[in-house]
Formats: sequence, C-alpha cells, structure tokens
Amino acid sequence: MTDNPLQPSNTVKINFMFSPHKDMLGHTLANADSEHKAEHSILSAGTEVTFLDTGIIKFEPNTAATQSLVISCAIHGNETAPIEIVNQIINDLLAEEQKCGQRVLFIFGNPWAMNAAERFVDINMNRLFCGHWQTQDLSLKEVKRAAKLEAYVANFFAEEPVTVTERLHYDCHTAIRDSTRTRFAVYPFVAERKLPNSEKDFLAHAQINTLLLQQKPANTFSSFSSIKQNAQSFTLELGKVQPFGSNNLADFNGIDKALRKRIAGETLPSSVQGAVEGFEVCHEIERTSVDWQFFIDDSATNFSAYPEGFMVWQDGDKSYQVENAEEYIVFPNPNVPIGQRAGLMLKKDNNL
Ligand SMILES: O=C(O)CCC(=O)N[C@@H](CCC(=O)O)C(=O)O
Ligand SMILES: [Zn+2]
Repeated sequence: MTDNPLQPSNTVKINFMFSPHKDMLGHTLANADSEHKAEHSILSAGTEVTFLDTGIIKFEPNTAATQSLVISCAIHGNETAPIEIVNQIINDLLAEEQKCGQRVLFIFGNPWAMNAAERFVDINMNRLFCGHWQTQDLSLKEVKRAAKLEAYVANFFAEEPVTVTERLHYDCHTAIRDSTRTRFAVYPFVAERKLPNSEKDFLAHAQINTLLLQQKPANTFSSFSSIKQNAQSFTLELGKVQPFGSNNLADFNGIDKALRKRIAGETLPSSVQGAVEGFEVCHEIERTSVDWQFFIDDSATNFSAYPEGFMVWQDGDKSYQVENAEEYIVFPNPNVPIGQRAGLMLKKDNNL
C-alpha cells in the first residue's frame, strides 16, 4: 500500500461518501466512537449506496441481483491486509471503476481494535455471535458492536429482492502464525451442509486451496450468517497478521480478483478436481484451567503435523493425544482465557 491510512495525504482523492476522510478506512479510524446517520447516494450507473454506520456500507445495483454478498474484515483489528484490499474495492465501486452486479454489504468489524492495532480491545469479538453477545457485559463496545453487526446482516438479507437466490458471506482474516498452507478457509458447521461447486470454484480462484470443516456449531461471525441466516459462509484466512502498510498486497491478488468477480456478478471458472483439499476438525482444544499444559511449540506453524500418540495438552487426569495416524494443528494459542478455544486438531478429509 502506498499511503498510510492513518495519515490521509492531500494528494489522494477524497471519496465523496467519506469526506473529509480519504476513504472508508480513514473514516472508520477517525469515527470509532461517533454515531453515524445513514447517508444515501445513487451512482451514475444507478447503483444505490447506503453508508449505514461507521465501517458499514451497502451497494445495491439497479439490475436484478441474484446474490446478496456480505464481505467483512477487521473483526480482529490487527488483521490489516484484508482491510486494505476491501477498502480499495469500496473506493473502486464508488469511483465506478468496479462493476456492481450484486448486492454487497461491506463491514469493517472492530474500529477500536483497528485503531489500537490489536486483535481486540476488551473481548474477542469473533466469539460473540449467534447471540452469545447477550451473555456478556453489555457495556463493552465490542459486545454492543457484535449485536449491531448481527442486526445489519439480518436486515441486509431480509431486505433482498425476490431475484436473489443465494446468500454469501466471506469473513476475511489473517492468522497469528505462519502457515504450511498459506491460505485456508473455515467452513462453519451446519447440519447436512454440502459445499456447492460454485463456492469451491470461488476458493480455488482466490488461491485458497485448503478447506477446514468444522464439526460443531461455533459463535463466530461466519457461523452466525450460515446457521442463523442460511448463507454459504466462510472465515477466510488469507495470510499472516502485519501492521498497516507492511502487507505485500501481491500475495492477496487471488482474493482481490475473486471478490471483484463475485461483486460484478461474473461466473467464476470451474476448478479442477482436487483444487481444494479438505481437513476435518477431530478435536477442539480448550484451555480448561490455570494448570492446563500445552505441548505445542511456540514456533509451530498452522498445519504442523503430529503423529499418533503425541500429547497435545494435559490438565490433571485429562489430556489429548493424537488419535489418528497423523493430525494437524491450526490456531494454536495457549494464551486464550480459560474456557476458550486454544486450537483445533485436524485430520484429512478426502470426501470434498
Ligand atoms: O491465528 C489465529 O490463531 C487466529 C486467527 C483467527 O482469527 N481465526 C478465526 C477463525 C474463526 C473460525 O473458526 O471460523 C478466529 O479464531 O476467530
Ligand atoms: Zn482473525
């Protein structure tokens, strides 16, 4: 990225919707705590743009859309590459340099954590969905924001015209650790779900060649949209966490192109057999108490492999040892609060 979003430069065109800020990113950083009154505008091609709230903007074409797309990022504030990519797509839509052929709701999830350059400020927002926010301290900003995000997404889907036959949600993240598989998607658990070929094609086009299939319902944003809103949803892990301005955006060309084609309403080319490999969650690791011990090395990358019998964690007389010939770890994080997910163990799933 050439400009630092924290210091809008005078040489950069100010986008009319976000004035006096350069763009949605600049506006979101500057207005984390402001109440925003919805603003409405119509582009020359007839696309309706509604700037709903800080970090939330909706585009609706004046042609018959067949898909409602939710594209979110910054549910974790320090995962900056997807924010930079999505910000540029919004700029191009407003400048009418990107075709809008489908309904799209863009979300920058956590403005406070974006400003703090942290994963979260008070509480991990990606454990608050599916109504879980109701069980938390309702005075916390992230708790209130999760409630609002659910409402914006529910309203967006509820307002869709009859021409829409598909609901999609791509929740864009980057991971804390390096990964043996550079990009991967998490497919939330919904009973009897089946990955549609069109979504396999999307993942392959985005250079996301690994799909991790959850085996039980979760409280993540993508779980909310799939379980409660009947969308095809994914958490997309697109690379590694870096500060604003430090991302090599060329590494994100795949997702940039795939999102732009979806927004334009183009059909993506069919992927070849085996373009996306599946992994199934076989054990969810939970940090169970202060005495809980974790035996995964701090330097282990996502998708590191462990042989049968390897001790992953132990807490008193409870433990988990690898049960399959080989299992792989993702999201190992021993520093989560007690009761939260500290990683996932996976086994290969050859049925995708
Ligand atoms: O790298 C890590 O440890 C975490 C990266 C991240 O934020 N992952 C998401 C995955 C959500 C899902 O399971 O769908 C998260 O932990 O919230
Ligand atoms: Zn994340």
